[in-house]
Amino acid sequence: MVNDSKNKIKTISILVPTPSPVPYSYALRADQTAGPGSIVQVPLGPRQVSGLVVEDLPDAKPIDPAKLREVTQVFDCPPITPDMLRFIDWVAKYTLSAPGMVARMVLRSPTAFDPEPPTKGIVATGTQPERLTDARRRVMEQVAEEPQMAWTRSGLAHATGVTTSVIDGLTKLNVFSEIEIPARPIVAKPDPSFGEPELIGDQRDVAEGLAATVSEQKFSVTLLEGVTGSGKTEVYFEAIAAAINQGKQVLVLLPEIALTQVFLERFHDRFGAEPAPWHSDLAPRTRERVWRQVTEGQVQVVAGARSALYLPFQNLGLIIVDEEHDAAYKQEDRVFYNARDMAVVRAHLGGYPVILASATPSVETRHNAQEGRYKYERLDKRYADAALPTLKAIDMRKSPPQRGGFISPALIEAMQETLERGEQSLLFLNRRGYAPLTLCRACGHRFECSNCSAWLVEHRFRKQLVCHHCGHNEHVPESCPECGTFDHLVACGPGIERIAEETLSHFPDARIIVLSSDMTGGVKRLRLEMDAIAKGEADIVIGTQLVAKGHNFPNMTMVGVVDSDLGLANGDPRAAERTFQLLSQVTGRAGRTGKKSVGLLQTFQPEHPVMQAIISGDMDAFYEKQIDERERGKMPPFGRLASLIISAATRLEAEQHGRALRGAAPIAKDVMVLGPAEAPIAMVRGRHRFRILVHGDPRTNIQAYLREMISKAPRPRGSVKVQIDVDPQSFL
Ligand SMILES: Nc1ncnc2c1ncn2[C@@H]1O[C@H](COP(=O)(O)OP(=O)(O)OP(=O)(O)O)[C@@H](O)[C@H]1O
Ligand SMILES: [Zn+2]
Repeated sequence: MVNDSKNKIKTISILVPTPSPVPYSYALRADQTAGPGSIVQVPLGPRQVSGLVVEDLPDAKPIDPAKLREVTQVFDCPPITPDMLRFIDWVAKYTLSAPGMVARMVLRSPTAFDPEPPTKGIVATGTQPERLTDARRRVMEQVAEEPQMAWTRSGLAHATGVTTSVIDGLTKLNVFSEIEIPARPIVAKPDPSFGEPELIGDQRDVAEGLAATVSEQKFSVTLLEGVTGSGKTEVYFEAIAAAINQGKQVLVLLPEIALTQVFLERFHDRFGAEPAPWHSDLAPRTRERVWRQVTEGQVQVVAGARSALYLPFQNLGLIIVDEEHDAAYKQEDRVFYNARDMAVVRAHLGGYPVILASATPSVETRHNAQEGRYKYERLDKRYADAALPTLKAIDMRKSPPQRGGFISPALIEAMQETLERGEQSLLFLNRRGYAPLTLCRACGHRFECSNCSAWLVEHRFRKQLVCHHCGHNEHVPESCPECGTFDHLVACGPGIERIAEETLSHFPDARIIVLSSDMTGGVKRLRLEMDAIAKGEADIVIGTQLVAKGHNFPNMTMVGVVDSDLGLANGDPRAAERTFQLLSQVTGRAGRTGKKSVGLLQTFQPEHPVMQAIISGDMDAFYEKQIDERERGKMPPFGRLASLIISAATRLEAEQHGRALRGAAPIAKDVMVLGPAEAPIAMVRGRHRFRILVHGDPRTNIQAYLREMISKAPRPRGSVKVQIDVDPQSFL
């Protein structure tokens, strides 16, 4: 910081939400105090924005503060910790994003930057009123029970069945004095000894290992791999207990909001209090309070979606990434990052352990564990001698469904038997709606989105055709918009609504629940439905991936996968891995309480290595093969990838800029540049898209390479936008 003694103001560096690669300089008045980590409000153009004070760049030239705009306000908020500031910087450099845009993810709760105002309350002074009415007596009796207790006026009035004017009267008589009650904690303190489980066999050893790792309080990564229902959650709770005992804060990352709800309850059973939740569905008021209490260190454990990684913890000592392989950890919007990888970075910078849990780890993580770079803990058996379901493929070529149907006779028979035993079945299909394609039988017209290169998905229940990319929707017309023929529109292929219809035709008396993110009523409704299923209030559950993860349905003994080949069709290099993970997870819902159970996979390619791996249960062989393939193809972790997504209002602009970028690619012997090629989804939300793929050696500094490429290329003009995705998950 540069001091200007004459004006008694100084220059400070502040990250503001702009694409600038460096912080902006502002002037701090003499009556203001702020240093690195302080959160401030500053003018930016005509607006006022939140900013984060950072260290000055080492080579920054001193600027006369008199020439700068002044900081409007310094918030009364604990400063962001130095390791968090380093984290912001690291994420920005790794993802090639502006540091101000990364800081923006931390500063998401502007209303929490100032402390929550205390509530006004009253407390008894010990003075007795001279004259006692009935109402007053009731109040005095209540207060006598706990004379030191602070009440709100309305709280005390309510508890004693009197009006607030009775309380006010007593306050005037000096019976009560007014005080300020500090803001209530959003969650109670978790108690590590509240509901200690009796761990068995391997569970105990693994839990002890994890607790010891946590106690070391230094950076390490542990892969906790365990088959579905082996007690991974139960075991990592012991790591959390160890961290709490050391007075540390803990972050548990979960891939799905729906999972967060279930998790909160389980955590409560173990620790006697819920962790603070964090996800996009939180009420704004709750969000603010969680943010504030995390930064004040009052909240000890947070369970949340990927954005929780950017919460400003004061004293973080452990991060757990549950279902670490899950694609939902990848954010593909503004700052492209994978929360699993960034969690490892954050733990590294802060010097504490991170635990990655999964029944089906990502190939990258599995490889790191096998190579000894990560600690490796395994739970190979299900809890309570529950056996994993017996898995079988149903060859759809040999056992085809009825005309117009999608469920093979073999699967219907299994559902019938399950129903007769009074147990539950789950039919899984990862496709919302009724049918993925609608066409006109007269002229062949297909219903496509006008903004995206995607078919419109029929949602029969809502009587709509919906684009799953941009949300565009229209009414299902009565006649074909192309040829005008009536009654000739046909639905092609199944979505879960259609599977529900077919199921109902076979089992008209069964209690059927359909679960997907389309359901109205949001997270609350979902939670109620899940509870209902767990209590046995449904015979057949039909669902998308929402039901695939993390839930315990004690009476579920049959899982049928309607289309096991679905994920294998696209050109994704991770298709095999993803299908394997999803199908293992789905079938893992069956037989969790020891009943005999079965998983049936409908497939047109039962000999496919992925189907074989799942059915044989030989995970090690599957990973070995996958790792081998990755190594031969120099794919991650044996190579580095980055995508450039070029989009524009017209196809020509996008393509031209893609070519220009390609032309600016530096020559390097360990880097290969592919493209520009039109993206598989060539248009999204009215923007035409091209992709460039940069492929390098494992040791390539891919960021430096990309930076050079971008600086040499012409700046994007007009409607052209370039997005950079380092370590891409999606190639669409
Ligand atoms: N030691 C134990 N004592 C009591 N219950 C246990 C114990 N271990 C596991 N369980 C129970 O077994 C079930 C499965 O455990 P848990 O959910 O922890 O497994 P998981 O490996 O996390 O499963 P998934 O990968 O499917 O999410 C849960 O209902 C859990 O409460
Ligand atoms: Zn669309």
